[in-house]
Amino acid sequence: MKKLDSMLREVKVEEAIGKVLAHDLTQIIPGAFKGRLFTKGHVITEQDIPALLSIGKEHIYVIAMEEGWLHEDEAAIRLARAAAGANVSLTDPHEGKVSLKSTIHGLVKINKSLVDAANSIDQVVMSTLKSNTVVKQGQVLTGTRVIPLLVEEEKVRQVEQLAVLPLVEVKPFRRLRVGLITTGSEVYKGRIQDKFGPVVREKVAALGSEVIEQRLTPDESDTIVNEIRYFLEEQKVDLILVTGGMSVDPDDRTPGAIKQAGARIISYGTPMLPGSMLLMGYLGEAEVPVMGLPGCVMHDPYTSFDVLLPRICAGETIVREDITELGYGGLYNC
Ligand SMILES: Nc1nc2c(c(=O)[nH]1)N[C@H]1C(S)=C(S)[C@@H](COP(=O)(O)OP(=O)(O)OC[C@H]3O[C@@H](n4cnc5c(N)ncnc54)[C@H](O)[C@@H]3O)O[C@H]1N2
Ligand code: MOO
Repeated sequence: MKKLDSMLREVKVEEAIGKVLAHDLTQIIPGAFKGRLFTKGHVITEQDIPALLSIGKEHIYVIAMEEGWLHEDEAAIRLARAAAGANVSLTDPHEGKVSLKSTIHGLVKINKSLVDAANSIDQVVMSTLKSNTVVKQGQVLTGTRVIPLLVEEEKVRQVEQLAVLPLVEVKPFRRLRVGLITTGSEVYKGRIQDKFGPVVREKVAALGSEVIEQRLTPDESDTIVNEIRYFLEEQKVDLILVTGGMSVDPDDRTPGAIKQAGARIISYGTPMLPGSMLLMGYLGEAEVPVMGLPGCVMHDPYTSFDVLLPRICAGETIVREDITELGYGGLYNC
């Protein structure tokens, strides 16, 4: 406040255009209205002059912006511009805050170390979603602001300089053709009705991809391997999903069959609950992603499958570290 006080100037309202109002101004119309006509920080325009005169203000206090200082709105705009990458739009400032919004349905990527570096600068605020969140078109991804009404331009410049890469961007989803193999002799022989197919189809469709075909197999390794080869070699799908048979019973053949089909296994098992029995791998020269989906995917709304599928649909390759990181904060339901 000390700095702000030293920048106060009294000016005639006609000379206040483009200047920053130093305090709230109240309007009282007896019996009809009492409230703020203008708030502190408002930048006075020509249109404001009659209103100011009508409440009896011929002189007002404005902030004489010194060289090297920025109004909060301008600071917020510059922070937002520095942060924004592909498929991100900016709102106008509102009460000192600018929002970054997604222009598409996609996967948001936040550069955490650069966002941390920005927020380590005193009075800078960059509040983001978590990386790899699925976002809708128009969804707010990040809010930027500074804490005081006026801020040293140098702080904003530091953020602009550190933003060598986008801090916030959105990756579009690709349209993948997905092959679905449902294992389980009880399903294959018609003893129970398949509940996996509809759930997986819906999750895939929600990300703009399509299950092109579902094939049922009994709990037999060779049959599962043949179905994997069918999707890989004949259908040339972009992703293969194999459901059921993922745990430790003698009849659980799925992980063994995926290995037998020649997959490069990234991980069998994830440290997320639910979804701990998921398998992630890649098949063939084309490195087609293959996933073994455990029973919980059928009934739990959010499992390791729901974390990894959007990333695969956005064209990312899953590595072992991505699996390791699922454990921290990955306890949802067990
Ligand atoms: N001893 C252990 N048991 C289990 C473990 C473990 O680590 N050690 N993990 C548990 C976890 S976690 C999960 S998840 C499940 C994994 O189950 P599976 O993927 O092996 O599923 P299945 O055994 O094949 O089936 C379980 C259950 O769901 C029914 N099912 C399977 N597919 C379908 C389908 N397409 N439609 C309808 N219903 C289906 C199946 O008949 C079984 O009743 O394992 C835990 N156990
Ligand atoms: O794969 Mo189970 O994975 O945690 O319910």
